[in-house]
Amino acid sequence: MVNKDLILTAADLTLGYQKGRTSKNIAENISFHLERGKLTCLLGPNGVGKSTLIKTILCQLPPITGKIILNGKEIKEYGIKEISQKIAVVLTEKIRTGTLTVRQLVELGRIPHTGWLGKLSENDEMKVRKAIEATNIQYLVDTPLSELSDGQLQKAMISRALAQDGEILILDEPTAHLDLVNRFEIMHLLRKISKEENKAVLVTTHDLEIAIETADEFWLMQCGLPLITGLPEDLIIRQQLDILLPTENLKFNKISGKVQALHESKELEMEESNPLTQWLTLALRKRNLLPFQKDIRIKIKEEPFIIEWKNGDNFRHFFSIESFLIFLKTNKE
Ligand SMILES: Nc1ncnc2c1ncn2[C@@H]1O[C@H](COP(=O)(O)OP(=O)(O)OP(=O)(O)O)[C@@H](O)[C@H]1O
Repeated sequence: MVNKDLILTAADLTLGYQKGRTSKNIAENISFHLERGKLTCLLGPNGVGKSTLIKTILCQLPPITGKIILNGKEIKEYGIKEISQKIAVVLTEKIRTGTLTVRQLVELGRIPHTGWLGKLSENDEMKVRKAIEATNIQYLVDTPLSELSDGQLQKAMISRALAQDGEILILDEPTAHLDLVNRFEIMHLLRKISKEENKAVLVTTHDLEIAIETADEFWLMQCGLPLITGLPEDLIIRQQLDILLPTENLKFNKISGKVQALHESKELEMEESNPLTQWLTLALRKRNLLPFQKDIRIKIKEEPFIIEWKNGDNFRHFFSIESFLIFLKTNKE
């Protein structure tokens, strides 16, 4: 069956940098499918080659071996203008040019269609307006870029890329330097754009937890390994996120959804299971207070929050984890 949403594919690419006759290979066995309507997150440790892969997709760097196919045609057969009409990019460098306003920045997104001196047609104006609405930055249109916060600037950059109206939107670390709320907002915005505008959105990120929350597809890169692709939830269950953790001391805990040090894997034995146990376990692990002696029993109640500690006939109740820690510490000494 033909997948109509498939837009960009590659099989067995070798990525790297060529200087004269010598080539420096950065990554091998890179195969992928990028689809419309999906948010795809590219994850991997620093220096593994994520930006190199993006540059290769954008034709700024030829692959050492292999081909990238865009809409059924090898990407190097497209002209630069055609590529910029099809692929919009938001890179990590910040633009804070002079007195350029947000609206003027978004209008720059139309250059691949109008040329540098081109006047905006009604259709161009409509695309600019739609891009501003999609990113919810109407209130910022007349603000100079120099007066924006990092989160607002990132939304303006995404708006410019949307105005470009390519079928593919690529963003290199769009959440770097942003606070937690803005990181969530930007990733949810990108997810919404992929669905509502039916675009293929490819994002490089180090924000594993937010990527798990928002992505339809993961591409995992690790030195010397082929690119691993798939549904984030399947990769979690198969324990494949561990390839992002180059040291053997770290493991992805597929139950809590968090990265954990192996020596910290001791669990708290409870009389009854309770989801809040994970926070008590974390507090105890951090202070090396696990495991307990065999005859000690622990129970947690949620509303009101109570920890019950039982040693034989001896009972104690605590109303916060902190008071429980103080008790354990004093009893230890
Ligand atoms: N122009 C270049 N010439 C030669 N080697 C380069 C060049 N640019 C990057 N590299 C090397 O390619 C490797 C991959 O770099 P790249 O920037 O693609 O990694 P990355 O995964 O994007 O890292 P990060 O998460 O830190 O952004 C690094 O070893 C880097 O030194």
